[in-house]
Amino acid sequence: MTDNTQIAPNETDAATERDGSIHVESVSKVYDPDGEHVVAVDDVTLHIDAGEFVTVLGPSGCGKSTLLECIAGFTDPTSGNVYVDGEIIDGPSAERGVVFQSNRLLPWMTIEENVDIGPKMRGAVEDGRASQLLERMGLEGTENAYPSELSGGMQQRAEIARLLANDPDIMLMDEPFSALDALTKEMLQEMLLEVWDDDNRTVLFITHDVEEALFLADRVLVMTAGPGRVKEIVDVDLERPRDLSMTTTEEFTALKDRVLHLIHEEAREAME
Ligand SMILES: Nc1ncnc2c1ncn2[C@@H]1O[C@H](COP(=O)(O)OP(=O)(O)OP(=O)(O)O)[C@@H](O)[C@H]1O
Repeated sequence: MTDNTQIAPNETDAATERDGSIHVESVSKVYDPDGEHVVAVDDVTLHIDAGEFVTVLGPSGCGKSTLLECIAGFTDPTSGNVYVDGEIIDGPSAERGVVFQSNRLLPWMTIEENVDIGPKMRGAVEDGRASQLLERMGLEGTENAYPSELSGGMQQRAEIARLLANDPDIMLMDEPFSALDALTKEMLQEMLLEVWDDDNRTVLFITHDVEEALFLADRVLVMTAGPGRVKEIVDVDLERPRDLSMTTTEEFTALKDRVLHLIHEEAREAME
């Protein structure tokens, strides 16, 4: 276990040198619906190096999505700041792509048109680029389909292709695979790791699934039950590249036991 100090970024194929470091400095977020004063995130400080893959686990309602929204720039922290590559953020940006549990594909557009939305807004559509990205996500031939004609897993892959079309340095993923069946989820986890391995983007990935958190991450941030604070940050020193067979190894099982212990401890404390 470590505290929240930084560690070296992944040392996989560094063909593409990218920016994308995230620094969360003493961020708190208080919601005040009808004077209720809900502290969603409480004084979180966290540094993520460019190219690092960090997953976030914690009890329901502990502020994981709120933390991600602060980093995405969708909401302002009540206090504290989020820095990307040393600059305070002041709103959303194409450099920070976001994927949610339910995709935001526009149902009246074809898959290709959906993937091209970002480039089109920037006036930078490249012929064939959407097809390339779709092929990369195993979706060749779906260009002219509409989102409703694709399965849930295919829609999430198209959503990731759409995000990649903006070439963001940072991918913020809020339970992107949690609505999918187990096999589809595993396939997407491996696909995401391949994309990450190739591109060196920074990933912050929220999940409720301990195995998913460990399989993907360089580090796992475990949050406390609300108000959300950093409970512990667990280093995942497992070899890369990874495939799902490693989830049965002793090393993986030991890490899983440690993280489950932290989560159960938190759940018990929250109930007392
Ligand atoms: N826009 C909002 N207005 C008021 N309260 C909010 C708002 N968004 C979140 N909250 C509250 O803040 C707390 C943290 O919510 P958040 O969605 O960030 O948690 P979470 O850990 O992502 O939950 P889950 O795992 O269930 O998705 C909860 O008490 C929630 O009700």
